[in-house]
Amino acid sequence: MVKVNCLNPISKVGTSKFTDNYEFTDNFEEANAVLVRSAAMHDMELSDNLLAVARAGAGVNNIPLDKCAEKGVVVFNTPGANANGVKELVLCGMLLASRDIIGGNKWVENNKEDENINKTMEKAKKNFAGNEIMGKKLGVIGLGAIGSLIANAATELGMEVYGYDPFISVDGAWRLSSEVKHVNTREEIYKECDFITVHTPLLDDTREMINKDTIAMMKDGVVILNFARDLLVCDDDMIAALESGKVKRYVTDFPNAKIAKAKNVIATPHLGASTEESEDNCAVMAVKELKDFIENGNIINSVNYPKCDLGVCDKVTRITICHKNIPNMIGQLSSAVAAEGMNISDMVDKSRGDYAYTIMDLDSKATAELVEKIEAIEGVIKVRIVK
Ligand SMILES: NC(=O)c1ccc[n+]([C@@H]2O[C@H](COP(=O)([O-])OP(=O)(O)OC[C@H]3O[C@@H](n4cnc5c(N)ncnc54)[C@H](O)[C@@H]3O)[C@@H](O)[C@H]2O)c1
Ligand SMILES: O=C(O)[C@H](O)COP(=O)(O)O
Repeated sequence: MVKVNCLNPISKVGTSKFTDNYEFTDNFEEANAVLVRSAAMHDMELSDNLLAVARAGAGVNNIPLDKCAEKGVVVFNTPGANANGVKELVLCGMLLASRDIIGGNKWVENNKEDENINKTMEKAKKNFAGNEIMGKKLGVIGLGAIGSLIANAATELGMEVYGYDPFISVDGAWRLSSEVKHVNTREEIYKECDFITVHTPLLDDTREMINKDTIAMMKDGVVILNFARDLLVCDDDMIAALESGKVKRYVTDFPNAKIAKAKNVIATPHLGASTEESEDNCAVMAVKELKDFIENGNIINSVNYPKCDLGVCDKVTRITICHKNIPNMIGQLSSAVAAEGMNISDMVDKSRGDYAYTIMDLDSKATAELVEKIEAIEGVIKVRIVK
């Protein structure tokens, strides 16, 4: 029985796809597979039972990817599965920043007992007038699953869109509307745009990319949207820019104690992916990835191990090996198999950074001796008999 632990509530549309060979446990230590959303895993002890973690979502900064890789724990995420949910909220954020919809709505709430509200509102409404987004310039930093959807949608709304992503994937580039102006530096976005939205992962080189120096390059009255991660923006610098009016509005899905009370902030409580559709999509994709890994040893959409897929095993045995990406590993693995008098009928080995992964299909049943031999090879991290 494969034991699955959910560290966050995960949509039943996904979890119901587990078959009778799987059972849920509340005990992280005994789990073979973990499903997680934003729960912080950095301080958690990883037991030897753990084979895989699937993040039902995009951002993996809550998961210790290297620590997992060192223990042979494969971490997955669900690229694009919640992108539309975030796109819609970002479009909403742009509109909320352009027109005082929130102020107007509060006014109605405060005056709801006024019998003549239908008349008094006609005088009050001048206080909530705003601007339209059509014709304005939007800069999108990070043109992945979310950024590209926003860029395309904004062109449809009549905005002039600038996109920046030095690492854009081929698929990402194909997805992008030809209306989007591709720029080669973030500075062009900072200088030109009325709205700037960030959609990169939180990495060393993106941490606090919005700070006093970059804000200084921007237009007066710029609107900044952050639906990616709080630490992409320097809080103190943002608060100063909001105070001075340099930044007209900061729309964020990641408020903290400082930002929540700052002037001209429009904040939501990390709601980007909190739609029924996104939660279902992420859960279904995460469970599919876990099942394919547990049942076939295949790795698809991992963020710490390479993509490695040998389909469904139709041979007698399948063994998988998580190992260090070092010379002569394949030679040693095949020698170990040969020494046991066995034949490899199919094999794939892929590497990613310091780590690599091998799937081997054999014509005869794997023995405990073979597993021991492979485990003894220097650089081998985890050996698993899948079939
Ligand atoms: N608010 C929410 O609920 C919510 C939901 C989903 C994702 N997110 C956040 O949004 C981020 C993006 O999600 P996604 O699904 O679009 O991911 P993605 O991996 O599809 O896209 C990220 C893009 O950022 C680009 N990038 C990386 N470093 C960059 C840099 N220095 N400058 C410019 N571009 C850079 C990558 O090339 C990639 O195209 C996630 O990492 C996550 O932190 C938030
Ligand atoms: O990175 C993500 O996918 C989002 O931040 C969503 O996080 P959540 O699943 O905790 O809502």
